[in-house]
Amino acid sequence: MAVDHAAAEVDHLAAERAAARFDVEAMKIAWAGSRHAVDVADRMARLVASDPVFRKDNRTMLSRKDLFKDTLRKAAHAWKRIVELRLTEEEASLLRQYVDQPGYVDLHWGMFVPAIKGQGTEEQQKKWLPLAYKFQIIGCYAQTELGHGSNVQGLETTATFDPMTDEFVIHSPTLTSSKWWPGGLGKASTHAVVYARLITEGKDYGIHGFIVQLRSLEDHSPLPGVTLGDIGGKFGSGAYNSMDNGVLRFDHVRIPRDQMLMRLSQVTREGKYVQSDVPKQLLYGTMVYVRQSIVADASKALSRAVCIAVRYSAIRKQFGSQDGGPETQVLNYRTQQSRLFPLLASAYAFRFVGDWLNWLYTDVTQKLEVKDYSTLQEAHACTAGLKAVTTSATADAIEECRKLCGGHGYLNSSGLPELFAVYVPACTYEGDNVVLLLQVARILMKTVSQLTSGKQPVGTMAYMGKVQHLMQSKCAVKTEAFEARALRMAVNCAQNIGQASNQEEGFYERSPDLLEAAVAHIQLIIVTKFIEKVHQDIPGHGVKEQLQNLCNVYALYTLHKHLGDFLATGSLTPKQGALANEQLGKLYAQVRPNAVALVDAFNYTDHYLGSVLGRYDGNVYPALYEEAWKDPLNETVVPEGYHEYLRPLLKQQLKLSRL
Ligand SMILES: Cc1cc2nc3c(=O)[nH]c(=O)nc-3n(C[C@H](O)[C@H](O)[C@H](O)COP(=O)(O)OP(=O)(O)OC[C@H]3O[C@@H](n4cnc5c(N)ncnc54)[C@H](O)[C@@H]3O)c2cc1C
Repeated sequence: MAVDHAAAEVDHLAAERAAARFDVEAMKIAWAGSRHAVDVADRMARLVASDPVFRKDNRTMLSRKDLFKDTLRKAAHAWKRIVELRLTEEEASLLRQYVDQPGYVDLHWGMFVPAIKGQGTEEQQKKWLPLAYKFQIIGCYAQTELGHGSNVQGLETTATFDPMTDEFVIHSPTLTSSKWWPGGLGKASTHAVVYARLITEGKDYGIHGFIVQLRSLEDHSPLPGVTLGDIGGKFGSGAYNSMDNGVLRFDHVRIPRDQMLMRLSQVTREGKYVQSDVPKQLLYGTMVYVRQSIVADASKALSRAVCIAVRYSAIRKQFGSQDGGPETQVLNYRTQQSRLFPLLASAYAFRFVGDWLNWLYTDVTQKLEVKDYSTLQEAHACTAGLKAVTTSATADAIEECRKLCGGHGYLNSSGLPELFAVYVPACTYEGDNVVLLLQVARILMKTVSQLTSGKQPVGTMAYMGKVQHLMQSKCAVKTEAFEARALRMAVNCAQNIGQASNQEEGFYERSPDLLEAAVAHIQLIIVTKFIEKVHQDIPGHGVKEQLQNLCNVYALYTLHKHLGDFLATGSLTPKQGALANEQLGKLYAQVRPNAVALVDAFNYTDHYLGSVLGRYDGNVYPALYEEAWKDPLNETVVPEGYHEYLRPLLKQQLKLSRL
């Protein structure tokens, strides 16, 4: 169906862009982190957008088989381009991001390679990493089983050492021990890091990682004793169905002893289990790395959804005219602003806390190298907590953006259903968010219990050292109120647990409150890092002011949403709560003229956004109209099935009917 493209040359959002009170180019730098980061991301995004192989507008209409084949094709083409253009690691990873289709490569680079780097000895790294880097093997990360995920210690797969042959025997003793979920396992991977119970000399030493070959490198068929396949279709159309999450069973599969990942512990030729002098906490380093990348992804997904919703809200008009004059842009409705602008502010907040986590990861890594483990536990707690809070907020926010786009938001062509379906499992993988927050709560309780012994908390927990002051003071509406709320919630929990007959029972009983205390602590971190960001020197006309506004929106909105906590802990008075809400309304009015420019600063191509509602030029209606005709249902005017099912119905004799 032809559509008049002349209109598409007009920028329907030009007036919005002209109204912005800041330098968008400078904001792009603030968002991306540097001029270099803007340039390289821009180059990679355009490279992907201009290549027909990376087309994705038909993805939700493909069958599962075709979608999977399309994913293989894109991954192979991306690799070809990476090699041909001699892209750097940074460029290659951005290119993969902009291809924007979940696939085995995500797990290969994101989990398999880091697991070997983190848990393999130098020799093992020398042997396996070059193979992985050149894609001579494809790896996945096989931890979760049908019967156990969160409780890693409950995994059932066994790796029993056989001293006669110097091998481990990998076995799945029960149905529930089948590996279940690993991405890339179902159809693509040749190898896996498999987590199994290590048994040697008749003793179970708990869960350890092993490199196991699964498929032939000649014809890709499963090796003897290996049963594997895909676990089936998942939520949504397109979306995560491009990924071959897999099932895997072992029937006494033998691997050489040196394929146990031996950095932290080894099994000797004689079968002795030996702990190395490398501390176990090193494992936390890998987790910090993986989770910081999940926080960075949260800001990407959230900013995409917000970009779509803001641009469309500026185009969409409803009501407001009694006499046939122009209707009101829905972006001007106060309710639309109060739902959308906090999400815009959250996108920026998560971006900056993600940058900080990236710094933290580097800091932790450097400290580990000189055997300084002092901040590791705290770093682990805040990455786990930030993963949980940012992914949950992002999943909710994408759905809110769908609603903010009204009916059209429900169309696949809006990009929002697929974005949502792809994104929501982030709340579950790499640690269920509730389980992670309870881990944070445990560390909070430990910190509270140590306060009286004079042990000073470090890093993001340092504020707890001000316990005397924070437990007593009346707070102004600023960071101190967030500190008082978080600390008082943690102290309340600790006191309640203290009254229980035993600590574990108390923790179990109080876990819903502990969850909220952990969230309060993490929200404090996000607010603090945003404030630290806006205190930096940020160049560009009006950029700092805009970020200051968004920071205030994030803080006051969080306060407003959790006012009950602030009041119940006496961290704020009801009057202060009401004033904060007043202030929030005024801030929204300041964000309004800048909203479109603030999402332009994300610098997303139309290809990456993948949304007719979020198009840069705002030419939404012709695009929606055109998109509808591409649906396979419209390939024929009269639908298939008419002759079998519609015509006989329509032509039935009235006498057969009792109506
Ligand atoms: C899309 C996707 C991709 C994945 N990719 C991989 C992969 O590549 N490799 C891999 O090994 N795994 C992978 N997984 C598995 C994933 O890591 C697990 O699903 C995840 O860790 C959650 O574990 P679970 O499924 O056992 O959930 P469960 O722990 O069974 O969760 C069920 C419910 O119980 C609650 N719960 C559990 N324990 C507690 C507790 N102690 N206290 C209070 N509540 C609790 C949870 O909050 C949740 O509400 C993937 C999963 C998904 C969805």
